[in-house]
This record gives sequence, C-alpha cells and structure tokens, in this order.
Amino acid sequence: MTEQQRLQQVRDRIDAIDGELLRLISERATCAQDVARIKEQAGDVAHYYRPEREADILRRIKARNPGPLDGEEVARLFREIMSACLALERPLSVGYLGPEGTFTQAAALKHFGHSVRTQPFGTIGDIFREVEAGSCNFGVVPVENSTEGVVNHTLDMFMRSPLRIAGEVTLRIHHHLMSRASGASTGIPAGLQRVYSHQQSLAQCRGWLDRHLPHAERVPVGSNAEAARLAAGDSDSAAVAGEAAAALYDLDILAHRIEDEPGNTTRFLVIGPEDAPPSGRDKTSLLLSCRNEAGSLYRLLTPFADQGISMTRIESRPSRQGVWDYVFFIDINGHRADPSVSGALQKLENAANLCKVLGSYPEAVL
Ligand SMILES: C=C(O[C@@H]1C=C(C(=O)O)C=C[C@H]1O)C(=O)O
Repeated sequence: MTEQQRLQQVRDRIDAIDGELLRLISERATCAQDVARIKEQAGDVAHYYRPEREADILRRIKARNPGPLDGEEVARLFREIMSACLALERPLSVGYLGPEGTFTQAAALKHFGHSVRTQPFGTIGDIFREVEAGSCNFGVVPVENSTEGVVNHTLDMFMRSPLRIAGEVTLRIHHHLMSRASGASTGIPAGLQRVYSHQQSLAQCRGWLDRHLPHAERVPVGSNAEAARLAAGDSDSAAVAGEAAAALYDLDILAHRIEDEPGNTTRFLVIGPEDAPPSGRDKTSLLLSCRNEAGSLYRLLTPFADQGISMTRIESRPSRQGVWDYVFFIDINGHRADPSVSGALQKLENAANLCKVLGSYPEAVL
C-alpha cells in the first residue's frame, strides 16, 4: 500500500469515528433536555445546574481515562460538552471581575465551560451585589494567590453577604510583558517608561521587573486587562497581563512567563444563592469569631481536631466591629452534611461568638 492509501485508510476511520461521536454527543444533549423537562415538571427550575454532579462526572472521566490523552485534557473536553448541553436549556450567566480578558474570566470559563454567558463587573463588590440581586446566576471572585496571599476584599464581602460558596477554581497564572504591536523583532525596547498592571501581578513579578526594567515606573491599575488597554494606547508603556489580554488588545508579548514563582496559582470562588450538595470530595468554608481572651482560638479549633478534620486554610481579618475583634476564615475538608463536620459545627456553636457556614462545595477537579 502507498503512503497515500494508508493515510486515506486512517482518515476514513477518523471520519467514521467523528460521525459516531456526533451521534453520541447529540444523544447526550437530548438526555440533558430530558433532565430539564423532568425538573420543569417538578417545578425545580432553580436547579438546572448541579455542581456536585458535574464534579462527579469529571472525576469519573479522569479516573476511567484509558489514554493516550492526558486526564486533564479529556476532562476539559467533557467540561465543554456538559457546558453546551446545559446551555441548551438555560445558559447560565456568570459575573466576573472584568474587564474582558482578566484571569477571573479565564477562571469562570475553566469552571463553567465556554457556553455560559460571562458578564464583566468593575469591582468585587459589584459582583456580590449583582448575584444577590439575581441578575447573574453565579459570580467568580479571586480569593488567594500562592505568591501574594489573600484577596482581602473578597473575604470582607462575605462578612455581610448572604451569598454562599458553590465551588472553587484554581488557575495557574502566567504573566507576560506586552506592548503595542510594532511588527518589529521581539525584545524589550530600551525606552519603556511605564509598566501597568494590577497590584497583585506587579508583586508577583517584582523580582523580574527589578532585574529587567529597573527604571520603568510601575503603575498599579484596576485589572490586568485595563493595564493591557492602557498599554495599547501608548508606545512608551507596557503591561503585565495574561495571554487573553494580549490577544484582546493586539499587543506583542515581549517576554513570556515573567512571574517570580513558577508554581504561581490563584484560587477563585464561585458564589451563588446556595452552596452545593455533597459530591464525595468536598470542602467547607467557615467564618468564625471568638472572644479576645486566652485560649479562645485554641477552643475554636479543637472540635476539628477532635473529629479528625483537616484544615486547609486559616486567615484572620479585623471584624470592623471592635478595635481588636478578629474573624477567622477557615477552610476544612469535608461537607457540612458529613457526620464529622456537622458534629464539629455543633460544638463550635458553643465556642464561637459567630459561626457562619459560607458553603460546602466540590473540591476543584480541573
Ligand atoms: C441538572 C442536571 O444536569 C446538568 C447537566 C449535566 C450534564 O450535561 O451532564 C450535569 C449536571 C447538571 O449541570 C442534573 O443532572 O440534575
């Protein structure tokens, strides 16, 4: 057989598989429509989207993946199939920290897939308000970065918001230095006067900027996408931002992956009117406060230790109610419906001044 004939054979096989895939995906979409119909008949239209079921499906896909594709890769494909099936019934609207091209938008699309309607908002407070008002089904907000720590504004919003946490997303953050497309060969132009970026991103690239652009002024702005927009209008300036922002504002990337920590990751939370039912591998976020006296934090944490629950994070913030009153944001493994977690929560009611369950939700799968 000639090379052409052998190629033709494989291509025929691929075409047949694609036909079969298309038939199966369409059949799957019809099933999703059936699910929606059943829910409509039961008057349960608020629950078209089931985060715990989606997490379970994605985990199963990863566990069963026979290769050669990587587990993350197949899960990403199925993420998009589920997203499209769900949108057939009711496209979700998801608010994020804009403008377009931010890492928060990338996190929203990673979590929900590309068939949702993403809506940019100017501040974290605006996202909470829009989701509270019901004009968006969910919101996505940054909460902590592996290099720069916690996003205080997000934690502070939870103190007075009735919203719950329905999911988490982690995103590897790669920052690039970019400037107005010149068509010239790449490299860092000597005359760069200014570097725009979000405060957090400037901090995440501090070492690189010190070494390569010691004389350029660092100008913190509201978001990386805003930085890219400003750099697009001024050839003396550059921005530090992600790939999406470079594409959106037609900027040339002058230097790739300039973050100081190669494992630089940001964690985002999905906020909505309810948290999620158990998926089998869940986390619970709590807001606690205790009296300012000896041993009170110790007493607050004892119920978790007694129940063998591991804590994955603790942050303290001023409560803003008294000069020395602090609140603690605590993440634990497990769902609030698990007997060990609900047992610990019952004991906490006595030990804590305030004990607010911000939500139980599936551990990030992707
Ligand atoms: C609403 C449901 O289905 C939705 C669609 C899914 C899918 O396409 O597989 C998965 C979970 C839900 O977001 C449900 O299963 O109850």
